[in-house]
Amino acid sequence: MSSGGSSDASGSNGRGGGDGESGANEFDFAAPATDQSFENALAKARDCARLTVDDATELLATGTDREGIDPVRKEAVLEVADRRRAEEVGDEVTFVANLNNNVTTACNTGCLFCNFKDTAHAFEADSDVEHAGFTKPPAESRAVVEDALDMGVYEVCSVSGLHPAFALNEEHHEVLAAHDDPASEANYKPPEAYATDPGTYVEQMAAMSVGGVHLHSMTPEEAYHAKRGTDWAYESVYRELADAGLDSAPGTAAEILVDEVRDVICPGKIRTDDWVAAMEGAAAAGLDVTSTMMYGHVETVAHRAQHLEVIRDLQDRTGAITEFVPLSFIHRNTPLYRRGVVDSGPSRAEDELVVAVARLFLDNVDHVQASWVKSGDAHGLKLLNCGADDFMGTILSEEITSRAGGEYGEYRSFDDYVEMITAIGRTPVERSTDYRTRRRIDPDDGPHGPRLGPRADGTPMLPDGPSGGESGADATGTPPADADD
Ligand SMILES: C[S@@+](CC[C@H](N)C(=O)[O-])C[C@H]1O[C@@H](n2cnc3c(N)ncnc32)[C@H](O)[C@@H]1O
Ligand SMILES: Nc1c(NC[C@H](O)[C@H](O)[C@H](O)CO)[nH]c(=O)[nH]c1=O
Ligand SMILES: N[C@@H](Cc1ccc(O)cc1)C(=O)O
Ligand code: SF4
Repeated sequence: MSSGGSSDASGSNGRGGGDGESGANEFDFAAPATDQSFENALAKARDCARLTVDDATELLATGTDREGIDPVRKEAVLEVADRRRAEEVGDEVTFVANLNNNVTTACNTGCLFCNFKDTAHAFEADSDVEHAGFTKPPAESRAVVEDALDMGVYEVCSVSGLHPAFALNEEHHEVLAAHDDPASEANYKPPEAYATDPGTYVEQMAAMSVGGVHLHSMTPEEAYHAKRGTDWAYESVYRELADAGLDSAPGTAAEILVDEVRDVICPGKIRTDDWVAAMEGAAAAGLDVTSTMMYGHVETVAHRAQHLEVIRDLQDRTGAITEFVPLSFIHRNTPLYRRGVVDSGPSRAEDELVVAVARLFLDNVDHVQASWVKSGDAHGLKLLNCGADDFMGTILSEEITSRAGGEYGEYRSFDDYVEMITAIGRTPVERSTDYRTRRRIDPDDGPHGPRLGPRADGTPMLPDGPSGGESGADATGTPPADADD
């Protein structure tokens, strides 16, 4: 990174510089100097004063006055953030009984950090291109959610590729088909062109919203896709989706909310203003939203600080953000890495500082998530001592991180959660998606299972299954061939 260089901080910025086809990282410069000093910024954080972008830059860089992450200064930032976490939300660590059900991997947007997608052309009925992707028709989505409800799950998180045959509803299909050249003008091809029809977004929402489950879906990028080629407002699109069963929207597709970074890593995606407009539309439609930042690729610490300001401003206006989720960039199988634009993801020190500074800067967002998917168990637990208070969910199935080269599995049981959280001296708490319903878990009262789901009675989710473990398990809980449990 721009402040990288110490062994603790092999660094996200200032890495790369390879000779790949898309060229070297253009943000390959030292941490930009600010008008603030590290010590002042830390003092403001201690005093609970609202931090500026310059303050956040200083804290993320452990001072722009020196190269690399300073381990002593880093510990000071983490300590202030951990204390703030304890004051604001106490010692509880929450998690949710959820399932990822991603509908399709077909996508032509071409984000250079993403290995989740498969080029949509390969999905066409007359294509003989081999691919490992999938499209689930609405009935299949419903069956997956039904099975999960039986296990006690109460949240389904669904994020998908921008399949060219996806439309909001039948009217949207007609508008898209009326273009002179729908494929090039509106990224649209009719469902008949594909081996599997994904149905409409409304049909997918209705299919997944079954049995009282909370449906968390439709990122700003997906909402844009659901209104492309029209002048519909985000609010009306989200209202229609909510009428079909959508309960809240994931704030992914945020990446880094600074357009000069988006121009490099996701030129095909909506710009920052549009992302914010989509989130405001979701909030105006009465939905809760989450917020994310995918960091540790080409951006500088100053970009991270600017991103945090976009989120804080959005929350000041809407109050709709339930949590902030730092998404540590998984580099291994991605075009950014393969083309030599970056040579790693962020260091652990950077992960810790991002969590800590998010806790300190986002004074209006209650919850900061640590991700075992991105970081594994040990480092995920460490992040819970740097300002985070939520440890994600059971998820049962993971495709984004695993396809990018992540190696921490796809499932954590309630027993895993209780063991890990009590091991760091904190209180395990089962939560609803919106955090409003919470159940403290007595560690001595095992075995543990979800109780907040419509069909949950405390039975462990996969009674005979493996723990997710660092070695991983697949969506059905089947251990990998070399697992020993
Ligand atoms: C894969 S997309 C799916 C939803 C939709 N296509 C979109 O872009 O909003 C969801 C999010 O996954 C995250 N993601 C993708 N690839 C990643 C990677 N290699 N490392 C970390 N996060 C990644 C990005 O933040 C992205 O916005
Ligand atoms: N951080 C990751 C998540 N987080 C999503 C949450 O588990 C949950 O859906 C949200 O908190 C709303 O309650 N999900 C992933 O699949 N991968 C992550 O890295
Ligand atoms: N699915 C996203 C993470 C995510 C999903 C939903 C959220 O609300 C927040 C984060 C990923 O793995 O990268
Ligand atoms: S991040 Fe989303 S929009 Fe971008 S390529 Fe991946 S699936 Fe498509």
